[in-house]
Amino acid sequence: MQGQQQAGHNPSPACIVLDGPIIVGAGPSGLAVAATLRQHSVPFTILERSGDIADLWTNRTYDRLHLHIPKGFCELPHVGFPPDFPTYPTKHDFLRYLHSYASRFAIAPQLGRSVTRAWYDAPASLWRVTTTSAAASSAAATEYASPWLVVASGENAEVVVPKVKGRETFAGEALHSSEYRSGERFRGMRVLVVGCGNSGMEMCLDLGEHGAMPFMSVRSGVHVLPREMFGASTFGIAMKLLRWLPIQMVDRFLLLVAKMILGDTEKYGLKRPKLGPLEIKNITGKSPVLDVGAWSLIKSGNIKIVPEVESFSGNGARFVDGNEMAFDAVIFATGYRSNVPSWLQDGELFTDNGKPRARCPSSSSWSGPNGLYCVGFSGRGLLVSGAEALMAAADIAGRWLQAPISPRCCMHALPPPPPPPPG
Ligand SMILES: Cc1cc2nc3c(=O)[nH]c(=O)nc-3n(C[C@H](O)[C@H](O)[C@H](O)COP(=O)(O)OP(=O)(O)OC[C@H]3O[C@@H](n4cnc5c(N)ncnc54)[C@H](O)[C@@H]3O)c2cc1C
Ligand SMILES: NC(=O)C1=CN([C@@H]2O[C@H](COP(=O)(O)OP(=O)(O)OC[C@H]3O[C@@H](n4cnc5c(N)ncnc54)[C@H](OP(=O)(O)O)[C@@H]3O)[C@@H](O)[C@H]2O)C=CC1
Ligand SMILES: O=C(O)C(=O)Cc1c[nH]c2ccccc12
Repeated sequence: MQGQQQAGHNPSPACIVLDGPIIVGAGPSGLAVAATLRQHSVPFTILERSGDIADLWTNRTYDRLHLHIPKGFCELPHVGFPPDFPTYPTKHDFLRYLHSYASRFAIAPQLGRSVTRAWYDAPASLWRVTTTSAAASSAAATEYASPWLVVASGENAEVVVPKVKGRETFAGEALHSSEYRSGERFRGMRVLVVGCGNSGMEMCLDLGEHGAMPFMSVRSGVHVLPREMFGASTFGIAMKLLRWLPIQMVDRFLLLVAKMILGDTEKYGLKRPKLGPLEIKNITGKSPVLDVGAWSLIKSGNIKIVPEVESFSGNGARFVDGNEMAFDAVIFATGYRSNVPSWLQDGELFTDNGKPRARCPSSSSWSGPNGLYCVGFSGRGLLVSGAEALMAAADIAGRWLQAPISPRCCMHALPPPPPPPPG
């Protein structure tokens, strides 16, 4: 494939020095970087741990998922959604779009390649990236090297499941929201959903609609907003108002209208955070819930709000208020984290819990330290990831044009890596 580097057939251990950047992850962010590099005629290699592109959307989301902000805010650079897509495309629509995007830009990632380590080899001025392969035939580690490394492995790479006392003693089924597909098989069951983010809320709705009895455990509360107000998307209205008004004022407006439409959510056990919905998203990354129907089931009592779980027992849970209840199943809708700290030996760009310290590479420039870039960690959705991809790819293209090197296979040509740091 023209411009797309292939790993070639190298006996292991091998180190393949690449002419263009290495991109970790073939989700929307990685694809957007690749498409833009393609437009700049810069070759690239994408390393993707799963067997296909967009693993989150393909394998780790529930059936009824739609984009919950309008399609115009979720398009990747260069190609819009087809005009016949609904305002809130389904996950299947979105996946169709991503596959056609990948083929349009001839993006063929190295699939089944999980990045386990990346470090900067200063004497060689190269990022050295170790991958393991899921395929039994190529179980050996392969090493890739490039002057540029783009981290696009996502904010949702690993699941977060809290260590609650007695969790392993619970006899019913326990799963994370990424493993939930539909409420179908929970019909007639008492299901505890831990967490009240967008996943927890929509799973409760789905369970309720499939004849299960959903209970939603709430720890610190959340902002619930109607997905639409005055016939337009709440998100779109907020983005327009932000052009003219300070964020606190937009938040006050959103909360006023939310109260008019939904009533007082606190009366039903959903405490609102002190910071407003947009401000808290900006500062902490905590997403407001854009309601797609759960709220009316909460009001009608078909979804019951319960407090934070204190411990689990064989047949149920004890809550922090001392009450105990029996459940048939527990779903942890407790969110995600990135996995970058487990493989990127950098220490500068990311905190230990996997969030970038500042906009990557820095607040003033897209020239990362030593050619390191990260895309898709803003906590502000697909549109911002796309904008980051444009900037990162343009920056890399400028550097690539100045210092092209030819791809070569360098078995043992580079010195062996230093041992990983203790711990
Ligand atoms: C249920 C759900 C719904 C969402 N809905 C929206 C929405 O409507 N609008 C919106 O803007 N955002 C939404 N988001 C946010 C989501 O982050 C983005 O939609 C989008 O998936 C981000 O793309 P990404 O490429 O940055 O990350 P991801 O989609 O997570 O892609 C990262 C890729 O990197 C791969 N990877 C991870 N670690 C490694 C490794 N070590 N080695 C190799 N490959 C690796 C993964 O397998 C994955 O394919 C949603 C998130 C969730 C969980
Ligand atoms: N249709 C769409 O577009 C959808 C979009 N999304 C997006 O995906 C991302 C992830 O969403 P989601 O999966 O809901 O995760 P979130 O991180 O948004 O929510 C996690 C929830 O779990 C709770 N929680 C976490 N740890 C614990 C704990 N130890 N004990 C009790 N409760 C805990 C949190 O409570 P606390 O606040 O107290 O920490 C919070 O209520 C978000 O950006 C979201 O907007 C998700 C679903 C659908
Ligand atoms: O689903 C998410 O959390 C998103 O990333 C989309 C998004 C970005 N900024 C927001 C502000 C309010 C609600 C959703 C989002």
